[in-house]
Amino acid sequence: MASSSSSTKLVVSPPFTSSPCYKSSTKSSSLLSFLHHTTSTPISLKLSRSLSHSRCSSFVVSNVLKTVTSTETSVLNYPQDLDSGSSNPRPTILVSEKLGEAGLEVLRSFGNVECLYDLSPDDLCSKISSCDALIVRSGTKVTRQVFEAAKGRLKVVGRAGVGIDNVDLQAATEFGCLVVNAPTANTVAAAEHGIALLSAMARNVAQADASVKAGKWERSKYVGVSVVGKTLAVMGFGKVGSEVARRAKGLGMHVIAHDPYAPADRARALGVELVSFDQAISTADFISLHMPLTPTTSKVFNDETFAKVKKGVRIINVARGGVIDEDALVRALDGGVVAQAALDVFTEEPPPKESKLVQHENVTVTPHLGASTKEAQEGVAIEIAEAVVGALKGELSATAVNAPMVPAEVLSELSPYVVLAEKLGRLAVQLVAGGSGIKNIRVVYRSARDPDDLDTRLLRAMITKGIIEPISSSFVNLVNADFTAKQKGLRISEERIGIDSSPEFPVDSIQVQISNVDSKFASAVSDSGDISIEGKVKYGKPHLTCVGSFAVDVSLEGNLILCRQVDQPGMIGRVGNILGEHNVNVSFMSVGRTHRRKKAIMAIGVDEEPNKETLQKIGGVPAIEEFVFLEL
Ligand SMILES: NC(=O)C1=CN([C@@H]2O[C@H](COP(=O)(O)OP(=O)(O)OC[C@H]3O[C@@H](n4cnc5c(N)ncnc54)[C@H](O)[C@@H]3O)[C@@H](O)[C@H]2O)C=CC1
Ligand SMILES: O=C(O)C(=O)COP(=O)(O)O
Repeated sequence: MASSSSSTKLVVSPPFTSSPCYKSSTKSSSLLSFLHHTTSTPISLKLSRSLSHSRCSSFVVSNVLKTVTSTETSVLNYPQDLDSGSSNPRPTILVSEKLGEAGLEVLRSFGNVECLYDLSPDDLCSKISSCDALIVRSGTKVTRQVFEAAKGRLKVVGRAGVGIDNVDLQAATEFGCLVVNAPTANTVAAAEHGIALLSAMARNVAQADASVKAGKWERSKYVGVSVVGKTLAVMGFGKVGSEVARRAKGLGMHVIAHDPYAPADRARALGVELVSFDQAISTADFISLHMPLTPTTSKVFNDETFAKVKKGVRIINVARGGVIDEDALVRALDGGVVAQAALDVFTEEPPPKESKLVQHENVTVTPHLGASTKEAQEGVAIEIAEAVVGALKGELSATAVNAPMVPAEVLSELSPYVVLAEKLGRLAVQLVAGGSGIKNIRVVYRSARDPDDLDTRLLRAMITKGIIEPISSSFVNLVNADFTAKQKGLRISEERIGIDSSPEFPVDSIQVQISNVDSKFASAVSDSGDISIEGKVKYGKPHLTCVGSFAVDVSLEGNLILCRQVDQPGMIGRVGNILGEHNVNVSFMSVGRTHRRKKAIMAIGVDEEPNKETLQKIGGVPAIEEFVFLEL
């Protein structure tokens, strides 16, 4: 073993994922099917740049392709999988809100598309169990009930737009359902609408229009305010916010922004100063809202905040109605604290007819039109259709919302280790003797890479999958691995041991240890008292390299027999003969021992599953002290 130079505890990262997989009728599938089926390599990958800087400007995995060379063990089984009955099934895609024709064409070329607009929540729940994908805009609430009603069939929810506050992401993750959105195609439309509302509000365009149409000519009533030289506070300096800022600069406004997560250099590049929340709201003449609706931003504009704004401020909201306490806004408008508001979005959509806010004379409203330009809708439709089709094929989308942001190049080199990780998980759990619950799992990665250069989330998920699936009915994929582990009370801690060797390969070895359990193969228990197995990737293939304290080297293909015996001549021949007599083909064999003529371990890879009689005969060999048969 290489010498160890440092040890770093890895911080357990947030949940991550893969999309569920649409099983294609060909043997070409994706990483995700690869993750759902125990298969062998090779895998090829292509990259896609994440378009959303709010997703850390990271490269994310897209179009992860693979050639399945064997599908020995199918470990993915959605309760109602697509290919039941048909040799060439087409997935059913439900579109519950108006989607551009170009996007529908993309969907129709791949699946059966049903456009059912204005479904009631009950109707959606009834319909969803026959659908593999659902495409929504902001008008459909994809609640926990919808995921429950889907009975495991729903594999992907596509949000044809940005805001995913209408999708219960936690429930989606728990049910292993991928959520994708279309984060970029409507950015300009939303920014343009924000600027349109700002200008219209400042010059009373809507009110004056209504007045003229009512036969009046009230020139002095509708004197507006100029925007040039005024301070605009952009709250949320993301895609839309920065486009609004850019346009406002063009109008001669002084632009400041508040965004706790936005990089200062991006703001600086646009000539925008990032300031604190209080500084933004207390100095601005105009406040434009562009943050997502989250528990933190919910009603962030309330009585308390309105008490801090500059008197006579004007507010534009093209983000989400829920970021404003609407009753507080009415009070602020009535009190003259807020001079005017221009709102495209509301807490409840459509808002109640008698809404004081909507009816307020100083309020300009539009019915959630931010994304509604021909160009944006066409773009969004194509963006979401491609993402959903990709997800149904099993690809990880560049716009996955509850998927891992594992850089594609990282994934590419990790792929053989991903196979190894799942196999080690499967092996380790099969070594546990019944009776004691599994609680603590420790994963040790030996690597020459810098800690920052080793993303282990994918490996952790696959170990989790390998551990959980053989012992439960849970279906584990990359979307729900961390959640499922937590739910089952598994504590998975990770440790990285730095080694002095070439950092060419991401990982030298992966060790899986299960603590405080008895083993059905005592030799798998290391000196520390944990079940411990270690594996490496050799020539692109997963190998088992250590069992307990015994070094072995066996390719992890087919199944495995582990025997502990007294180290003496003739053992390999004897066991090999028994297997041969029963037509069990040995693919690999390796012997590891602690000391000469003392105890040794034989690790035997077998293509077929030996029957009871064969195993009994092996157990009957006098020098064999214990043995176990493990399914990979
Ligand atoms: N009215 C409409 O039709 C449309 C509305 N939208 C909405 O506009 C909003 C922004 O969309 P994008 O710019 O595409 O999203 P984005 O994700 O690119 O930007 C959101 C920004 O808000 C920031 N943020 C998060 N929490 C914050 C907080 N507490 N205070 C200040 N900033 C915070 C984030 O760091 C991020 O930079 C979303 O709510 C989206 O749903 C987007 C498109 C159309
Ligand atoms: O993309 C967003 O966040 C939007 O608010 C657009 O919503 P819509 O697709 O027009 O219902």
